[in-house]
Amino acid sequence: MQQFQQSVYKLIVETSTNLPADVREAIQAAKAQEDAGTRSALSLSTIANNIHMAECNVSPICQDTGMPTFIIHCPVGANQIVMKKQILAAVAQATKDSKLRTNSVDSLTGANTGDNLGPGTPVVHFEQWEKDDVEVKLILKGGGCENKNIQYSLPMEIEGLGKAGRDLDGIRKCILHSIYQAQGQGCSAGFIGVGIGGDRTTGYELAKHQLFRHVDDVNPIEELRQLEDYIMGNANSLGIGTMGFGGQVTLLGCKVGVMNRLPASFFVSVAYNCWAYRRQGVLLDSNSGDIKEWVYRTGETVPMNQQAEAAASTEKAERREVVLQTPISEEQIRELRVGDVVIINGIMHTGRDALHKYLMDHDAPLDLNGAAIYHCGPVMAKDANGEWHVKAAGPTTSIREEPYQGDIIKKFGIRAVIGKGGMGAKTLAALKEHGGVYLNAIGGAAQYYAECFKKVEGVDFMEFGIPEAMWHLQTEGFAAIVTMDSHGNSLHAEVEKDSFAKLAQLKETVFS
Ligand SMILES: O=C(O)C[C@H](O)C(=O)O
Ligand code: SF4
Repeated sequence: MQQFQQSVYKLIVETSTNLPADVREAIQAAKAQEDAGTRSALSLSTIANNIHMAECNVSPICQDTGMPTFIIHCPVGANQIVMKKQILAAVAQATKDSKLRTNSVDSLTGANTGDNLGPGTPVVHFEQWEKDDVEVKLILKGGGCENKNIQYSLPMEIEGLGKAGRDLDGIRKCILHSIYQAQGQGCSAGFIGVGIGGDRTTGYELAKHQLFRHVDDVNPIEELRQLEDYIMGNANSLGIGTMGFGGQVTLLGCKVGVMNRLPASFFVSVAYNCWAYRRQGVLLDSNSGDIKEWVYRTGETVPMNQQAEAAASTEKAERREVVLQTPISEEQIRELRVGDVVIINGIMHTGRDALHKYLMDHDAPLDLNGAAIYHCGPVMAKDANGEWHVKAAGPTTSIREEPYQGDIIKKFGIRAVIGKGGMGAKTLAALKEHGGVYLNAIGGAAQYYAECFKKVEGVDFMEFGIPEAMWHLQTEGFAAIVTMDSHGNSLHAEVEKDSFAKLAQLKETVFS
């Protein structure tokens, strides 16, 4: 198996940079369903464009390259110890080459290992099979959508849907609720894998395994086929839309699996995957380790570029665009309203979990009056001259900063907070009081945004690790949508309220 390590490396690069054909087709179908000119349609063109850029640049589709999870099937006698070592080496190499972000963090100290290796990372599962070849499958599922996974324990009362019993209709309610509770925070429109039964651990595992199914396959179990069809036919009525902007398409795929349970337990586990549904696999010759075939049709058979260009040109005319240069004044902010598209030029600072916690009781390393803070943990690369370059830089889920954001806006005079998924009431009140705005960027569009960062002016807090450091970035043409303004309006609050009302309409029993 001389080529095994190299083949795993190729698999990692392909998975991170080239979205497979079945996922692309689902995104194209969503694009066709959305009304032209809406925020969701605009976001889907940016997403399509980003998929195309990632393929061309051979760079991560999304900066969060997730928890690398490998499932290996090998013939009896294959040396799993050697294979595991080579998988770890391939992961470290792909990280060094900026195909994966440094994503392995010590849970007690916060230290980033820098090579994606550490206790529990990556995840590697082996299973023997009776074939001669070796199959290696990989999923790169990011943290934002992982945070939206949810597990239900039946029977229970589900908000909006009432009693959910230990039957198919109870399961139906769990699944609908799981989509509702994710809102746009897991970068909708998403794909869900559902595991019925098992214990808490195997239930989630089963759910995640469903994400390895092909988007267009048909469930061999008749009840589950009906359930999947029902969910696909009804989830979009929630109106959450791309990134939670409201729209026709909220769900791109639903796959349900079942296993036995204990008499006392009845779990329904849901693994929520963002649109950046990165999973691929290879079949390897077990003598040479060479790739014989890809498990999922590779991306280039479904080009994304024409779609993106055509859509962008029709939509441009229909939205109000405001160009802002940092530092931004209160007056400029007060003019903005939910729905406006803002283009930012000038310096932008990244900051996420570690920085927000730090700033609560420390000074900032530089003047943040009028500043734009970007919730982002980029993939960065240093060139031979020691200069940093942004390789992938989409937004991260902002709600995690809710406990801090309002105070920090006021303490430092920040005017624009950029992220995704929206923020809560405390931040909304601070935006109103101080004169600030929340801008929703398109989650996962890491290549699209990386191109807006023309120069890295500096970095603070490298001790937090690359994703958590505060990067100071010279920015040109960074586009995002105002979803929370300084007048107390929040698109997120509205969509959540509307989708809850729509969820409640699906209360009636369907499977009896
Ligand atoms: O960690 C990130 O960069 C993003 C994360 O996957 C998120 O969706 O919040
Ligand atoms: S930022 Fe969005 S697209 Fe990227 S991993 Fe997180 S949820 Fe997925």
